[in-house]
Amino acid sequence: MKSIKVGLLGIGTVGSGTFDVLKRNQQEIAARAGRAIEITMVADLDIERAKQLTNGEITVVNDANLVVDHPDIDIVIELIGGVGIAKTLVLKAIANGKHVVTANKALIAAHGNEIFKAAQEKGVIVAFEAAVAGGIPIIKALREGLTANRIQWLAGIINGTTNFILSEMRDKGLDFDVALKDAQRLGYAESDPTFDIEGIDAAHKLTIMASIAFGIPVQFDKAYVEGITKLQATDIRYAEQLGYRIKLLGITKRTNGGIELRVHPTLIPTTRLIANVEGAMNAVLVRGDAVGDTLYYGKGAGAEPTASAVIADLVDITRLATADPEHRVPHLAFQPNAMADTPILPMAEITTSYYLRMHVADQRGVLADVTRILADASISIDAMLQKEPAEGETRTDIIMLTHQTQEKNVQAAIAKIEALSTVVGSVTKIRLEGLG
Ligand SMILES: NC(=O)C1=CN([C@@H]2O[C@H](COP(=O)(O)OP(=O)(O)OC[C@H]3O[C@@H](n4cnc5c(N)ncnc54)[C@H](O)[C@@H]3O)[C@@H](O)[C@H]2O)C=CC1
Ligand SMILES: N[C@@H](CC=O)C(=O)O
Ligand code: NA
Repeated sequence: MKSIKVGLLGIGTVGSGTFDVLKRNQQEIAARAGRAIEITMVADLDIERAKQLTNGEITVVNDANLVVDHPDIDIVIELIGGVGIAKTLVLKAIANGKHVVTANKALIAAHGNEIFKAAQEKGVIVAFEAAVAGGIPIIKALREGLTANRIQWLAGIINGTTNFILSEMRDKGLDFDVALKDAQRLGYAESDPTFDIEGIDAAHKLTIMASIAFGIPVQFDKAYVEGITKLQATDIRYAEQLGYRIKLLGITKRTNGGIELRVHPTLIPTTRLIANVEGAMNAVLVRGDAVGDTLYYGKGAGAEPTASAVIADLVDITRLATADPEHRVPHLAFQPNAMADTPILPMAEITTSYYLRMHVADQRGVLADVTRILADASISIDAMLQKEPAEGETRTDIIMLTHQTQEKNVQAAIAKIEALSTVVGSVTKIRLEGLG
């Protein structure tokens, strides 16, 4: 049978991993796919490096259009990144009738609706397993394996760079900047690492998972995004003393009023498996009404783990390409005419628990004032830690963990607490999820 011919756009970290794994496991992959899959063209701006990486065995060009327009190419793999040229090339490949595989979560989260519509009209597949949690087959699990379920919520550590930074800071006492440089050197970080540390990359991935889980269009602009740059070592230590670990978590939840879609540092009980996911590892916990809780764990970044997902998509397309387009697995799990318009909740409307730290004057009545404000806002306290003032100090830290409440209640209470003359500076608020 004729082999499937693939054009690769961008042979950087993931592109070179894809080229190597496809070559190394060529026979086994062909045996699974039913026919050989070969990369026959590569486009990269760094043409010399691309030639070196491909050992002079295939056609290398610097203009990606030459690949996208080539009549022999069946599948285009987009591994350039970003939403500029990558979007143009993906739409052009679709218009040319080619299937597309991409690891580009920024592109899918921002322009997925337009891309899937174009693909549907043209009868081609756009596959993006590598875009969420790298090598973990979470898209396949959500879209196919859990298809019987009404998904209730999912929560994930879905950015390897930030999880690596938090682990290195906690375990080795490394500074933030040093840990970030290491993550960049190891190929985990985005080309602009602010996407990682400000939570944007995690929000891209969460947005995609929420669409598949709940059958809603991709809506990155409605996601609440908070990264790890403002996180303080003091809070990481206090959280540990209280039996929690702080992780950058992406959470999406179905509620009566709408869907929560949020990324932020989160306290998780250390007794939960997901709290112990360290380094660049990713994990996604999914609760379905029939299956209960399922947990997916693995490498979420790096050359070969991500290549594993890219190639799985190549095999899927090879197997499915001949099927009637109407009977393929839909891009976002739900049939395009069965998508829901469930609203995304504004952040003030979400419900969770909170860690609150305040720096206060060590004098009688402060605690009573704070607890009264919380009680007036219907916020009940679950646990509290009051530190002895350091030698010669007249101020101390109070840490409180609340029961579940609405974000707007906490915002209002914090404003009142900060207005107390006995409270110094601002109150630190970190959300807490029991995940039980
Ligand atoms: N690095 C990782 O662990 C993961 C990356 N991803 C995604 O995979 C994609 C690629 O990421 P990396 O491989 O890390 O990036 P990279 O920066 O290592 O590679 C990108 C490659 O594209 C080439 N390129 C840039 N503009 C081009 C153009 N106009 N035409 C042709 N080639 C061009 C560059 O020269 C470079 O070789 C991104 O969308 C990223 O978000 C997804 C999961 C994991
Ligand atoms: N920068 C990303 C790469 C994979 O998606 C990460 O750190 O997780
Ligand atoms: Na994946």
